[in-house]
Amino acid sequence: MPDLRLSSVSVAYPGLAAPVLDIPALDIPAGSRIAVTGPSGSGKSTLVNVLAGLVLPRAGRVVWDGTDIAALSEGARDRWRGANLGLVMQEFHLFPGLSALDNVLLPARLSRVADQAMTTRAGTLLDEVGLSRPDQPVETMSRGEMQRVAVARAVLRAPGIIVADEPTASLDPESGAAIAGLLLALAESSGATLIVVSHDRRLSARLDRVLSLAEGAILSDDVREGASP
Ligand SMILES: Nc1ncnc2c1ncn2[C@@H]1O[C@H](COP(=O)(O)OP(=O)(O)OP(=O)(O)O)[C@@H](O)[C@H]1O
Repeated sequence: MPDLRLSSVSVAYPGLAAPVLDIPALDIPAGSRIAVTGPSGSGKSTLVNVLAGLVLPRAGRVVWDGTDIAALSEGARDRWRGANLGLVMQEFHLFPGLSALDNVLLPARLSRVADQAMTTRAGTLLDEVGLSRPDQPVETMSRGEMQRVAVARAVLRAPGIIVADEPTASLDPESGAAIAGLLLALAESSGATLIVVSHDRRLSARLDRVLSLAEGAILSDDVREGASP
């Protein structure tokens, strides 16, 4: 399972004087379960996009298990992401016209790694996230249902890293707690590193470490007593 080490990471956008993210150093040992919190605009999504290789820092290193993903070619970064990362983004990036099941399987099919066992697992995951109609086209689903499809898709290949940006935002408290529990259980069973952006205090209370951002910087980094490193 991969360790993460960020060093001297800075993200800036044209026209903005200050960087939107400025992280001198951050280590996340493999298997950590970490919440990222902070007010709107503090850089949470930028941080997870950098960790996922979707946004490149203007300076610094983003090293997962010895590989600086910021230095990879775009194709190599895409392959690294497919093999290692389960992503649940704020926009779910589901494909209209395809069923829930086909959406869950699509990335694995595009990477030519989908087999019968994976199809069976996709059905089981949809059941676990509380969706009983795997054949339902995603464009007919509520936002909360789409969010659950996105979670099932992210964890299909049992990735070593799960990154979720507000994975419970569209859900009622009960469904949110169920999805949080599922993410935690899946991360625990596979030993995956789990990084969750959330305003949901009940969700961050279930994680081992809470990183708070403010204005693109780390304001506090609290490891809970008794949490494994
Ligand atoms: N493509 C972009 N171009 C210019 N500025 C950007 C871009 N993307 C993000 N920003 C700015 O970067 C800052 C951090 O944004 P980010 O989305 O990371 O915050 P956040 O903490 O995730 O906020 P929220 O909780 O509202 O989702 C914001 O000030 C935002 O306006």
